[in-house]
Amino acid sequence: MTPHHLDSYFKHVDGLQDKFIDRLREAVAIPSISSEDARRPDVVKMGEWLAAQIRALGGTVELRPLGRQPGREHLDLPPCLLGRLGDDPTKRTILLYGHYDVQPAQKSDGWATDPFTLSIDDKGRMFGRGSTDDKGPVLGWLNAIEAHQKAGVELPVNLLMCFEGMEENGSEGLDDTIKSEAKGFFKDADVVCISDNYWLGTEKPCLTYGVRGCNYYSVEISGPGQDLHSGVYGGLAHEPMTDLIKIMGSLVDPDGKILIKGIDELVAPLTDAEAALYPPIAFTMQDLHQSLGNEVAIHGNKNDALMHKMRYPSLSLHGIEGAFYTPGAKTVIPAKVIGKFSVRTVPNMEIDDVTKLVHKHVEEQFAKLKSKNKMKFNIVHCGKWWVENPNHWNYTAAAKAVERVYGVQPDMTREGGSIPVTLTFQEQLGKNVLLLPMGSSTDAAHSINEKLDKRNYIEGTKLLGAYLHYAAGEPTS
Ligand SMILES: C[C@H](N)C(=O)N[C@@H](Cc1c[nH]cn1)C(=O)O
Ligand SMILES: [Zn+2]
Ligand SMILES: [Zn+2]
Repeated sequence: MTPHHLDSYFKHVDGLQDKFIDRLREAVAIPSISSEDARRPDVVKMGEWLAAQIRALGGTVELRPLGRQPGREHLDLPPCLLGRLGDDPTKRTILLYGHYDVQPAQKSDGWATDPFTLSIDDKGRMFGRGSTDDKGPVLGWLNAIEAHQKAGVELPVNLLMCFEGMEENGSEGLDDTIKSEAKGFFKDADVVCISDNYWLGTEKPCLTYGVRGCNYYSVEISGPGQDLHSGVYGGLAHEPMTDLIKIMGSLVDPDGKILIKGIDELVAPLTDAEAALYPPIAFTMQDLHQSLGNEVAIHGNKNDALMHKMRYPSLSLHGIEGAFYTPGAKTVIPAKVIGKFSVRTVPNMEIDDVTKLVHKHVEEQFAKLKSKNKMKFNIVHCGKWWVENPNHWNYTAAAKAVERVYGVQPDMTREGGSIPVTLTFQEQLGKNVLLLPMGSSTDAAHSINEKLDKRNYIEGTKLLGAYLHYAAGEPTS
């Protein structure tokens, strides 16, 4: 590979950008929300659309059924897309992972534009659900393949692809496929590359060598046989919502401190060597405030903020099913409410140890209430944290690609979010896993007005393609 070849590839990426944006527009228009039963056909449609795109680029694709969704047996899990492009035994093989499902979104949540219509403003911000998480990055790989083909530049590696449709729901069903195919479909993979997280700020790219885990729970409180009139029955009955609010309020304090006994003891102590990793990272409190959308940071300095994102656990309260939440003043006592919360876990927290402590805490808190209602504690899904060795050629290749495209050395980060399969790939395939993000800290993944900047999409496509060349091990002077 000569610089000339990469230059030609880059030029074709620039020339094809309108087509690449149209590709993203088509993808965003399919509301592939994995957590909503009614949207399951759209998730399947999205997998089929992606398969057709890959086949049109010359790849072979299988949409592998994953069976019924555990606990919701009336639903089929969306298929896992297993794709391949290239079969040259003299080339390295890179396994790409991404997801084609998205978080829920409704215009009424507060979106400025329709979430499933890609809307581009005069700053080049491309708004739409899934634009940054994770449709833009997944399409970045397809764009890279297409720009190579149009430039007449041979792909320097074989590609394996694993794109799933349940990532936003704990990657249900995927672990078994990875285990059973570790010596089958995945056997040729030399390394794994995933583009599904974000830079720390808006200017400097990063390589990511860890994610936090996510243990997701629900607490169901029920009692009255039906919803009640609060004037007629208020003060006469134990109210499920009152019980639930007490329990939810006992989990975490407003400073983010987890109030469950024993959790802190599970966290790996901070060593001097690790503490020294945070100060050199290019990140400011201003970056944080910009991505938060307001000055609501808990921690007053950059290093504490970084550590609480990357290496300490957190507990977040997500919502209450069954609660009265629409505008107006309905005087109802809800008969059954389900509170949802999750713990982001870090080394050395084991899934089952955390669950035992959380369950015990919830039972104790409920017992203290002496309520006549019923309480049910449920595990919704759990995925463990992952940390990788960044001193591997996979990371060196990505760092060179960042330098080539962006002219800077990337920061080395750990992601606060979770990608459950990172650990499964590492353990089952025994291969190095790299996270190579495309989007920036202001993209608002999972939030209203999610976006991907045109610059990140197009330069990110260049980055993914350049990474393949450096990962191929070719001379790159
Ligand atoms: C970082 C990645 N793009 C992402 O958003 N992951 C989700 C995955 C998830 C959902 N439930 C549990 N894990 C996340 O971190 O919330
Ligand atoms: Zn994602
Ligand atoms: Zn996500």
